[in-house]
Amino acid sequence: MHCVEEIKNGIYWMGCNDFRTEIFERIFPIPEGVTYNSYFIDDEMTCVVDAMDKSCRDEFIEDVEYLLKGRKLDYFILQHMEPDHASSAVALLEKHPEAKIVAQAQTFKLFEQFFRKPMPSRYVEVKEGDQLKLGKHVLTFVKAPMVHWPEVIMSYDITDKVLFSADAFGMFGTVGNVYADQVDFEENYLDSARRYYVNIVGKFGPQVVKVLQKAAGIPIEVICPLHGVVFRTPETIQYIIEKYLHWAKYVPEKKGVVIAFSSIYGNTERAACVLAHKLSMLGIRDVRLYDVAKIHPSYVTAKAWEYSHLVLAAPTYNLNLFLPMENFLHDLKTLMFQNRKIAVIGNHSWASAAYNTMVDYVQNRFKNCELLEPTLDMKSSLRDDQEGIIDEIAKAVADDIKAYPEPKSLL
Ligand SMILES: Cc1cc2nc3c(=O)[nH]c(=O)nc-3n(C[C@H](O)[C@H](O)[C@H](O)COP(=O)(O)O)c2cc1C
Repeated sequence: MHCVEEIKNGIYWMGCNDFRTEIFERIFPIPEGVTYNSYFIDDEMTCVVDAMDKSCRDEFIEDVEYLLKGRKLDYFILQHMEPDHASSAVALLEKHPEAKIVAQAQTFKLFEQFFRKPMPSRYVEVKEGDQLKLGKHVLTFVKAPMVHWPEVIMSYDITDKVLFSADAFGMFGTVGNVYADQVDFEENYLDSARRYYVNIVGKFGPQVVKVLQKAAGIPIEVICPLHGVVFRTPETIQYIIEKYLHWAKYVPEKKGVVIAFSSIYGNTERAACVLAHKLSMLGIRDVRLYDVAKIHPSYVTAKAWEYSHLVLAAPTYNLNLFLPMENFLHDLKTLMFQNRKIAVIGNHSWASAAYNTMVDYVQNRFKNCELLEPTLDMKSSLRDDQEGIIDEIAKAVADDIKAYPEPKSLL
């Protein structure tokens, strides 16, 4: 069996759906699975661009052998050493001892660290701008440091204007179709592409912007990422690049508010829900409520990236911020979340800590974020005579959302 498709003039997609892995990188739940893409170039010289996770090793080898049709493999390009793309590489390289390994110098070091199988006589070290001639196809290399590993290179087929973009433009989720133009991308893949970006690459916005600037200078007819669908039409390519510009520049895609809360006994939750309803009554669309103890933070961080405003509401726990909220805020900080206005509601019964910690994240630990006044530190539950404060918070958030500029294209 094989599962391959010709993308363009001897360039083939090989894709494997992984439905078995429950938690990607042992941290991100992937109820819809994930794909590992690899690419094959059939020319005077044969070439494989990246391998797959070891969970797809058999499928990967089977597809490569099908496309080789008994020929020898000349080149294997390792765009970065992350195991979800490299852990089946050794099996391929052992099967094809004649194949040269094309990568940056640092990739070879990491390859040896991970696999403890040095193969120096087979290394072809490349740097940005170097060319690899396969016959009709000529590849050049574009450095993409920290997108999202230090030694990432992307490969660009000058002949057919195909960009092999490594993990950039990838997504969670499995695929039935190969191309973005064959699916309802916005409906079925946008959320998982954003969640993948924010949590895997989100910290490295400036580095992503640099790569997008380089990409703007070259004609691109196809983008081949290592996860998810391939982009081959001008519309889908522009669409995903436009999304990446928003995500990498930390510019919200939509006006609206994410209310992230956690609650032990339900009182902070009640305040969050009352606030949500008041915002709705004030005409705010897209009021998104997330219990960060229940919804994995990777989903909520992605939603925080999408929307213009954020509200945090959480209680004190053992003289600290309740851990699910601390975890969520720690994630946001690590991912370099920035450029938002944020309202805060704390809760405590005898000694407050949650409120100050959340305010500290907004004012001191996040980059370029502003605290929306007024704020509230509840005592156990919201008294009827305190409802006015929730009204004031709702009005402040609603006014700020209404005054926020309409999102526009960044292309
Ligand atoms: C294990 C535990 C530790 C707590 N630690 C504190 C604390 O250090 N300071 C405090 O004021 N309240 C503390 N609380 C109480 C809650 O923060 C407080 O009752 C809050 O009002 C609960 O809000 P909720 O109904 O949204 O869960 C603790 C509660 C529990 C269960």
